[in-house]
Amino acid sequence: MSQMVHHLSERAEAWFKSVTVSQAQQQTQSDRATALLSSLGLSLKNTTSHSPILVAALVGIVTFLTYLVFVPPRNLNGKNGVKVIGSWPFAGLGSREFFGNRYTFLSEHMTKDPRHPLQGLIKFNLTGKVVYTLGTTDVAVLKEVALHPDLSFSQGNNFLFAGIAGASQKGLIEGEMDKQERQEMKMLAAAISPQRLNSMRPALVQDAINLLDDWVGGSSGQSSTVDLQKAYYPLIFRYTVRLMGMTEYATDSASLKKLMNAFWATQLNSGFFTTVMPWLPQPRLIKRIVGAVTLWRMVKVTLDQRIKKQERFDDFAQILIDQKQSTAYISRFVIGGLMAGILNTIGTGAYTIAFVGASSSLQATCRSELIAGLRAAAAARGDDYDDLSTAEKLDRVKLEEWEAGFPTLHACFKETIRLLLTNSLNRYYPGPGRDSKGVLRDRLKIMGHEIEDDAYIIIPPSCNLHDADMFPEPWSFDPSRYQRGEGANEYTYLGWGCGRHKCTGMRFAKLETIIALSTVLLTFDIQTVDDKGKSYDLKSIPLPDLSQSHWRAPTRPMRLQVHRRKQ
Ligand code: HEM
Repeated sequence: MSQMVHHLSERAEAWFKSVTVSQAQQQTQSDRATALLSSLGLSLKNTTSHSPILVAALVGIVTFLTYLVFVPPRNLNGKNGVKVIGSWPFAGLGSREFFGNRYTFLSEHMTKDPRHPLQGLIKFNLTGKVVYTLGTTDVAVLKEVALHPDLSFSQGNNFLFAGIAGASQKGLIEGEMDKQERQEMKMLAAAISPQRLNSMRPALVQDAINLLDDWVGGSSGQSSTVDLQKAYYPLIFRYTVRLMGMTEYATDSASLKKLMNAFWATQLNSGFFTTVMPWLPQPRLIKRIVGAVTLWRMVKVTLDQRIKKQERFDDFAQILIDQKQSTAYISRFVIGGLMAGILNTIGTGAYTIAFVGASSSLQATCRSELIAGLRAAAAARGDDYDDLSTAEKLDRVKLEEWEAGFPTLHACFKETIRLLLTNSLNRYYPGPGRDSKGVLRDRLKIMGHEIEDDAYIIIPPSCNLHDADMFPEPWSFDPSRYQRGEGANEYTYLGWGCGRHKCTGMRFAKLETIIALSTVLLTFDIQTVDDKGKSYDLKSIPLPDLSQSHWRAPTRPMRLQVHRRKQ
């Protein structure tokens, strides 16, 4: 995501299907059409030879499209006591704002109290599928949904992220759905193992140093003003390409840029119509398809060449090649990993730097904590800190030291995620499954309401992250709140998800963000300003549009002034 995210190769595969032809989606909609045509006494068979039949078929198609656009699904009703959000006049298409303007859409239809946004349970239509949105800070309710064995993460994302409606999976035996989902996650866990993260540290530090030099026009450059979204995102893209294992791109800026442009063409051209009607010709879809095909071809061709030339690199793709996985499989895995790894990390990392740059006292605290921590780590290794280069100061710090130390830096990142994370946890409910003994489980109930088969359920983490009872003064950036015990566990701080699908990439996301922030703080004095150079403070700094979960552009111009520090 990110959103997202994040069932890797399945999700990438699903997404690729969605930008070409979504057969499952067509299935759902053609089922509705077939039912409708047969109710009119029409059949699409034999329409080519007889013109009356052709006319009837055309009438049928027009009727179908009318039905699709104007008629809501039958199960969109309030029988189970859940508030229904209609979408008149396009009741058949459903709530398009869910994709274009999600935060505002949910805020308008859930609680109106700004101290407790997004609380409650509502249901609405998305092209014939019923979607429930659950917002709660009640740990018991969250736990029940987050740990429920019948809810599918991959099917939820297939539709709500990639646009492919789930085939009904009624009758699954306990663990079956989870087993399918877990298989790919194991691969990702290997890509993000502590050994790999530890071995990546020098490259992460060097990438950050090179990027910061570029910001000021080279290693002797002194100062500059940068647009963080444009200047910082390429670093995270490069990091994630390194993680997912394409050294060829991570080490070549020109081809990395091409890969990045193709990636953004797929992400920035997604919306309601491209996601839930990927068969409808539309300009953004064409851009998306071109991006997807370019991305796919670049990764696959590079892998094919690596194998053909018998080249070897120390990266994760190599591990998969050595396991004799197909290049199509590895490509899906790499691309799925890019999506999962980039979308949430770019904006939150860039904004962490922006928040620190908006407060001179916070910046001073972060920097002195950083230098004290680096000195202590150097002393523990027997290094003389003052003799080390910037790269050595940073890349000799072990993963465990980065994770256990630097509490203010970590708290700043945590607090940024709390403010910015506005995408949702997506699930699909096929209906009750069976336990390991074959016994049918009870129907899923949420807050006492029975959920029907073939429904989607989402939880927006902001229902908890922006709630004033959970996080007093929720719109203030206050990293010290965690010392006071706020958001102490996964159900009281939903930033990394909770239950069965808690973020697999969390350690990597923290490591890369803290390394990038530390490199900035060692290299530059920073100040967050507007486009006229006027300083922002923590109260005036503009947040991004919370309905925008991809690029996260600030709602007013925001820049970072950087001045090289004397070493
Ligand atoms: C600031 C950065 C990040 C944030 C805030 C974040 C947040 C989340 C959240 C909220 C979930 C739960 C989704 C759900 O339950 O539906 C999740 C799951 C996931 N995330 Fe992240 N994520 C971040 C970075 C990453 C990175 C860097 C990777 C990989 C390189 C990654 C990979 C995944 C995967 C694979 C899952 C699904 C886990 C599963 O199904 O068991 N994430 N993430």
